[in-house]
Amino acid sequence: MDTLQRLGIPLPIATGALGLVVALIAAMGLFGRKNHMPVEGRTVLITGASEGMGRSAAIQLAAKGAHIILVARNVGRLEEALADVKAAAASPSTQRFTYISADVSEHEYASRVVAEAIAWNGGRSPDIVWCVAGMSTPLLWTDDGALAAARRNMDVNYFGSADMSRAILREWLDPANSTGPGAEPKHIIFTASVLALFAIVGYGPYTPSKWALRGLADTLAMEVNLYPDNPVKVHVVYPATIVSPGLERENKTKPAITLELEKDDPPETPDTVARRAIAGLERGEYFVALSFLGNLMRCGVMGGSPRNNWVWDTLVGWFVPVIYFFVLRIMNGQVRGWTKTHGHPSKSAAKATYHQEPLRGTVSISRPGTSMTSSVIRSQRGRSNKVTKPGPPQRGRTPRQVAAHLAAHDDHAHNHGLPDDLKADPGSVFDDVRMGADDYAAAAAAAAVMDTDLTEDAHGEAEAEADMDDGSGAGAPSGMPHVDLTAANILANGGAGPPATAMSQPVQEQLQEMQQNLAHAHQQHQHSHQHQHQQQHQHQHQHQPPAQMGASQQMQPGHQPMDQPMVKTTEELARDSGYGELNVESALAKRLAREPGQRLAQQRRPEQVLNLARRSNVEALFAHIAGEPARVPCKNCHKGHGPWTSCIVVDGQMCGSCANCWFNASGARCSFHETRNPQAVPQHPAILPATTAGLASDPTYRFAAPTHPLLQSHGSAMGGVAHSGGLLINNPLLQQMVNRAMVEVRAADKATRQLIQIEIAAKQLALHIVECEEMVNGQEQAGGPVPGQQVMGDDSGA
Ligand SMILES: NC(=O)C1=CN([C@@H]2O[C@H](COP(=O)(O)OP(=O)(O)OC[C@H]3O[C@@H](n4cnc5c(N)ncnc54)[C@H](OP(=O)(O)O)[C@@H]3O)[C@@H](O)[C@H]2O)C=CC1
Ligand SMILES: CCCCCCCCCCCCCCCC(=O)[C@@H](N)CO
Repeated sequence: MDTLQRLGIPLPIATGALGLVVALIAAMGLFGRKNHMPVEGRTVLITGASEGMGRSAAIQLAAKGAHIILVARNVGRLEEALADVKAAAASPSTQRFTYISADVSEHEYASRVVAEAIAWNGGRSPDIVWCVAGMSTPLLWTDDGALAAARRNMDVNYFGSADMSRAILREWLDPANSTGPGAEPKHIIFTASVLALFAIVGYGPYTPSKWALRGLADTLAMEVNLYPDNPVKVHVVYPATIVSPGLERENKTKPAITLELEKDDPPETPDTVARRAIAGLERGEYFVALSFLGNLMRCGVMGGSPRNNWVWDTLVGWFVPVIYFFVLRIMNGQVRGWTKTHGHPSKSAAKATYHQEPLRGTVSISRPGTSMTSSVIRSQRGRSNKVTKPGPPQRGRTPRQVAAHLAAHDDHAHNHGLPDDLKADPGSVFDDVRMGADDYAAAAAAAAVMDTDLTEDAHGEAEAEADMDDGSGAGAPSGMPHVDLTAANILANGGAGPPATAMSQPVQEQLQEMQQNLAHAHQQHQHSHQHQHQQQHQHQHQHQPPAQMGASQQMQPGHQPMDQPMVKTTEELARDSGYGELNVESALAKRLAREPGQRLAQQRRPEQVLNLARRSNVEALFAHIAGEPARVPCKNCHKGHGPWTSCIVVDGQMCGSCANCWFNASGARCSFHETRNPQAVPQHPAILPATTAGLASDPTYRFAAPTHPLLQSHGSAMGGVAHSGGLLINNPLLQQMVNRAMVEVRAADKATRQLIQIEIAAKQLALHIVECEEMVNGQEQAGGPVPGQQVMGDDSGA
């Protein structure tokens, strides 16, 4: 009192101020923490519960004592998730769990699902329904396919949840199911995204579907007040970036600028996101944001929506525009800057990517790594970053070519689980993007059969039946042997070939054995090859994937690289690698195109058609051909991800990522970002082409590199011992590669399509080695320069 009087503050004002503070604290929920969503003994139905956040939520709610009904399409993954959920149960003897397979994008799927859930639950409807199932197809709005993608996103994200909410509300709000106003309320929970609070470029097809959920939720939050005897609470959860299988999928179509803008948004694991969401629901929040930033965004858009806390949300809401003033300036600056440095955004890149989405779901999938319990790990294991897809009709292989290829490999369809309905009617897979053309559908279906990436990614926009009962058996990509042809690459254009006499004994033996194996394999598959050759002759002038190159072109005399002029630019080598008709648009691509190429691009899955309509993918291809092998492969390459067989970097380019990770994903997930140190392999000068071994760090030299490495004579860096023998084959890296190839060739199942891949790839390796040997021998006899050795001193790089 004394103090107040001395300060001259009248008592009523002081009391008022104190009251306000108490009210504020109370309003902030610091007193009396009640659990507004108890789940113990209650039944929770979760859509999208087999993976990502939905799965984590199911596990956590099971641990809190809930009975759980999981909903998703793929039965195999539902069963895995169910096992994980069961394992997490607080009281395994009393809690019950089940799953229902359903596609939430199917018209009025929800009434069936709710009916099945009620039947399973002894005639009682679930008490809590959480709509998590969702997808995202980020594209620029003017990209091809963006509108179809938008419809698909709307069907899954909005209508999938809208339908479910309606089906369950018709149960809950039925007068026959009145519980009285005092009863524990039911909960309908929608899952939106922070993008429904703050939109950024590149999510045009997705963001509106999540904003739509807000509109519906606001409507329902008012509408449920019509039914006081049937208390229902509505909620919307707003996650930011979740490191989930879904994120990995969406990153395949994500524009580079989008990746750039969201890279500072800290990604969270599905477990963390689910935990925070559940905590918010237990606090009784209507809009549940999961982070500080998310809460700022939430408070920035409240409009006429119910507040979690009127005082707090309003105060924060006043402040948020100040942040946005700066955030928008910065972001728009970034966007403008992007075009300045990268040029006009490619408009065509997306077409291929989106139209393939529904297709992916129609091939059976296999899931390696099923023992992993973390969905994050699972996603990394089970779904690669590989971004190879059947091309659109106009680019790469035409539909007819692919269909022809399928005909040539008819047996593969049987071996690789193309669903019967798809075999019978391939066109059906395109129903939901309204792709009429039979040949394209058939072709794309054919490509899907050949494409193990698609197989493993099949989960995408699936027709549930197609995915079902697939287990995790045949075609498991991580188990699929493939020969790393890095050595062949190097030998093809950048290194020296050893005479057989100089080979170390084990390698020699291995090579012999390999040749025998290959000869054997070749006999076995001669028939199909002949067939294939016929097909290919018809399309020889078109873009061919490298596999066919290996099988046909390279085996024809006169087409061998060695017969061609020795100095090849990156662009020429790209063509030699089987990539025709490239749009060289970006500055980086233009520059790399002119540089001397160092290797052929060898695809891990030779039959796949890469989307080279996307400009950054052309950059990746060129970088792969022109760059240097990383000292240690990035994690993705190490795991066998990415389109090409080796981890290649170009100093100071592609934001430090490797070429594989730059492809389609613009390097977002390249582990080189962790080390910021994607170094090439100067410790292996023998296998590095002369032009780059010494001068990699000096771009001017690289541009000026005068001759093909194979033609250059040896330099001081080789210590003058530039003897052809042992130069390469004693190199441990090369030995390791050959060893690995041998192991993989041995392990291959000869009856499968995978053998053909291996056969082709390994033959290329053998071809390159033999060709280099022959050339080295020939040149030595003629007193010519020895390949793989350097003209210029290379003190600078090694
Ligand atoms: N990942 C992210 O960065 C963000 C995601 N979100 C949203 O959060 C939610 C969860 O995302 P995330 O953890 O990434 O999930 P995932 O994409 O990893 O998993 C999606 C789940 O939904 C199921 N699903 C997908 N499509 C359908 C369909 N048509 N019918 C039935 N089930 C389907 C999937 O199973 P199956 O394929 O077998 O059907 C799977 O169980 C989604 O709504 C997403 O939009 C929000 C913000 C960020
Ligand atoms: C006051 C506000 C400050 C604003 C800062 C903005 C920072 C940008 C965050 C962008 C995050 C994008 C997450 C996308 C999540 C998602 O839904 C997709 N992955 C689709 O699945």
